[in-house]
Amino acid sequence: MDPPVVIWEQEVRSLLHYRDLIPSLEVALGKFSSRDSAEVIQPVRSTIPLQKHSGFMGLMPTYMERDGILTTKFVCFYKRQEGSALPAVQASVVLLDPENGNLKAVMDGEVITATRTAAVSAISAKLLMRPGAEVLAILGTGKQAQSHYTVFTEMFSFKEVRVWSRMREGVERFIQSVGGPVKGCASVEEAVRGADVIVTVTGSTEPVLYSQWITPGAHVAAVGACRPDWRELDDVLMKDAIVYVDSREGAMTESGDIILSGAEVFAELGDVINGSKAAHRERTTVFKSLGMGVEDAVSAQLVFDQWKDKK
Ligand SMILES: NC(=O)C1=CN([C@@H]2O[C@H](COP(=O)(O)OP(=O)(O)OC[C@H]3O[C@@H](n4cnc5c(N)ncnc54)[C@H](O)[C@@H]3O)[C@@H](O)[C@H]2O)C=CC1
Ligand SMILES: O=C([O-])C1=[NH+]CCC1
Repeated sequence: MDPPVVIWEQEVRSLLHYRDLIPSLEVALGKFSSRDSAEVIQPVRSTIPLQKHSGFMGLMPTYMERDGILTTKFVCFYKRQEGSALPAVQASVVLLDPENGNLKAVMDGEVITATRTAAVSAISAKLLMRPGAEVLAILGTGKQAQSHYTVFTEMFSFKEVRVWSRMREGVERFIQSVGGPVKGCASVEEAVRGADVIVTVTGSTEPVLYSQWITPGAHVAAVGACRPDWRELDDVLMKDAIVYVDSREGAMTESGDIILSGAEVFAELGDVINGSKAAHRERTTVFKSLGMGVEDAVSAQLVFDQWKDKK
């Protein structure tokens, strides 16, 4: 058996491309929602608190029998003070051979996490935003904001992209770093008024996005607030919108926006992909993302396959 390889940040970045990842993720989301254990076995993330450090470690094992993919991601995520130089999310992915259980690769999981999360949000927008969407608003200016800017501007032709952060410097840094057109906004309201698609990628634990500012028919990809007592969206928005999730079980266990608002989950993205639930593009829609192991699994397999081809 070959010894395991280590594939780290820059190399993962050079091997993982949205053009390959998005179709693989669409197939994987559909397989997950079919609840066929020969396709995907993926329990809800098991999470332990790192109380002393205001953080959590999540363990995300996944087995895709038909695809021969066995992985686990270890992800640590923290409630950071705004402006902290420490990363909010750190992750590693291990890829194993399901036949023997031997380790094939250890990979940097930060690039995988940033890339696959943005790709899944883009899939939600592709399925749920109204036709002719022109304005994208991004709330937050960290790692996820960057990856979401990249994939949303690659996949769609927005006429205007707006960004907001509570910290002015965050907005300025973001504008400098993305190398494309983007308008900095001084308030959430300014960023989201009239926006067709809104991405929330903040470290907030309280609502930042309120229904009263949103144009009916907008699509919201809500990516932060991944704990049962954390929020990004207000109750009215959660109750009025048609709510889609990545995993129903995950949402009922981990999403404060769903649990605390009492909002009803209409469907998983995979149900829409499989054609078993409708895409209500004409209504205000929320995609509540929590992140799934199956997304990391297909990403890691793509990275490993590309790495082998280049060897
Ligand atoms: N759904 C998913 O699959 C994933 C979700 N996440 C979550 O996405 C969020 C963003 O992650 P990263 O971009 O990696 O973090 P980051 O630390 O790089 O960026 C966080 C952004 O939120 C802002 N922020 C922090 N506290 C805030 C507050 N109280 N109110 C408003 N803005 C605030 C910061 O200024 C920064 O712009 C986090 O909540 C993280 O846990 C991260 C990875 C995957
Ligand atoms: O899926 C994921 O990797 C995460 N979800 C919340 C924080 C990290």
